[in-house]
This record gives sequence, structure tokens and C-alpha cells, in this order.
Amino acid sequence: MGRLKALFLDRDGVINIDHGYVGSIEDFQFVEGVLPMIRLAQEAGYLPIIVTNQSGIGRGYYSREDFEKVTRFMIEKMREAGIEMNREQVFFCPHTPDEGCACRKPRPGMLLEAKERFGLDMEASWMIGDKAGDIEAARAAGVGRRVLVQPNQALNWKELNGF
Ligand SMILES: O=P(O)(O)OC[C@@H](O)[C@H]1O[C@@H](OP(=O)(O)O)[C@@H](O)[C@@H](O)[C@@H]1O
Ligand SMILES: [Mg+2]
Ligand SMILES: [Zn+2]
Repeated sequence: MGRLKALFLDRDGVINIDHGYVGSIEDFQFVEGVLPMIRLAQEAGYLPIIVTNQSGIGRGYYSREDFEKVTRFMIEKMREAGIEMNREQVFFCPHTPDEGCACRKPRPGMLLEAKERFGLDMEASWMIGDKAGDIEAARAAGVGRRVLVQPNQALNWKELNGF
């Protein structure tokens, strides 16, 4: 039995519309079509894993608790859409760019933490991001397939081999 393969997902601009430092449920709108896409990937054997830069916390725009509230809401909606999702599948970086942390994309820290937690086959895994830094983080973490989407546009995964 091969190790688990992941569908790594950026959050803002991929799962929800990136309005800029989304820190409340009111501002959280799912990108049209993204939930069915994630469900399709899960049915194809991919573990959805969210890796998100949340410098809004470090910048003081919203708190960690605000982020956790939004995350609970997001997970609930994903479950309602038939996706098996829990909090352990969400990794975030609360730091500002100038803190020089290891977890902020384009650094691979969050993806490597997920690899350890779930015993992932990174070569067989995918990354969907809306910024170059998302793709760089995935490449640095050894993720085999990396897709840059237009911000706030869901991808039609039937067109992509592998799903
Ligand atoms: O796309 P992910 O990684 O899920 O999250 C990105 C957000 O944390 C925010 O990242 C910020 O970049 P800076 O962190 O200020 O460079 C800005 O681009 C915001 O518009 C954006 O909402
Ligand atoms: Mg993004
Ligand atoms: Zn960090």
C-alpha cells in the first residue's frame, strides 16, 4: 500500500475569494466550484491539506481565535459538501514577512510538517496555489505536480490528468 498522497491547497484565492486578509466568517466566500473539485480529488485518493499564510494575524488585523473561527466554519462547509476534513489537515503561518520564519510560503515548512504528520508521498502529491510562492513552497517540499490557478477561479479537474 503506497503512502498517502495529498492535494495541497492554498486557501485565500483558491478555496475562498481573496478579499485581502480574510479574518471573519462574513468575509469568507467559497470560490465557485472548488468544493466539488476537492471532493473529486478525495474520491481519487488524495488527502486534502490546506497550507495558508495568515500574516493578517502577525499584522494585527485579526486574532488567532478569529482564524480558528473561520477555519471551523470552512471545515463545516467542506463536510457538508461531502469532504472528509478536520482541523489536523489545516496548517497556517501567522507570521509577518520580516520575521523570517520557516513556515511562511515560499518556504516549505508547512508542507514538510504535513508530510511528517501524515506520512505523505510528496512526489505523488499535488499543489494548487494562486501565487508563485505557493508553487515555490511545493517545489521545495518535493511535491510532484504543481498548478498555478488564476486567483479566485476554480480549476476543472476533469481536464487535468490524475483526477
Ligand atoms: O493565499 P494564502 O496563503 O492562503 O493567504 C494569503 C493571505 O494571508 C493574504 O496574504 C497577503 O500577503 P502577505 O502575507 O501580506 O505578503 C495578501 O496577499 C492578502 O491579500 C492575502 O489575503
Ligand atoms: Mg492564496
Ligand atoms: Zn511562519
